[in-house]
Amino acid sequence: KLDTGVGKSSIVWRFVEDSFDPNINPTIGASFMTKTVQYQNELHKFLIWDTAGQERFRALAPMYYRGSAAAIIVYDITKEESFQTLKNWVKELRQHGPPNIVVAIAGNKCDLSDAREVSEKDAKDYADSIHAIFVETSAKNAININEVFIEISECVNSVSFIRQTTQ
Ligand SMILES: Nc1nc2c(ncn2[C@@H]2O[C@H](COP(=O)(O)OP(=O)(O)OP(=O)(O)O)[C@@H](O)[C@H]2O)c(=O)[nH]1
Repeated sequence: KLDTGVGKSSIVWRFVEDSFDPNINPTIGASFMTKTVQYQNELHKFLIWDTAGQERFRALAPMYYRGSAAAIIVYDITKEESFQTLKNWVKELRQHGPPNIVVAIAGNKCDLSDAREVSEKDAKDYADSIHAIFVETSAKNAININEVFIEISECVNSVSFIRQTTQ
């Protein structure tokens, strides 16, 4: 149950609907949403699986990340243990995920910095060490939510570009 409640659904909800529900329910299984954004004269279409954090759904995760171009792994900056859980997800993705999957790490709930347990520098250093995108986000206050998706789409496009040119 360690990574439940870190704010995965809230991040997706903020991105797709630009709203925030403080009483949002835990995700059961997974939910699917899409969003198209215009960015520098290009349309970027995101097909998003929001997976459940509760341990009882853990075995389902591979179904969702297997065919994915990118994964956002979310922890809660006010819960050190959620950062440890994140490291396990990184290992799992490296072992069982698609080889070129773009990984982004989001330290969510940065509006609660008074209760911070994970330093931004430690998290950034870790993200750099695994070549992941890193941002601190707040789904509540709409901080860095669009930015993380845009950064991902830039990386995914450059990965597919490299793939095409090396084939
Ligand atoms: N203060 C604050 N609370 C947040 C933020 N994002 C989410 N929350 C709250 O944290 C709780 C859990 O949010 P969810 O979006 O359901 O988290 P989740 O990771 O999808 O949870 P599971 O579906 O159980 O894995 C809710 O009460 C949210 O309102 C944020 O940026 N700031």
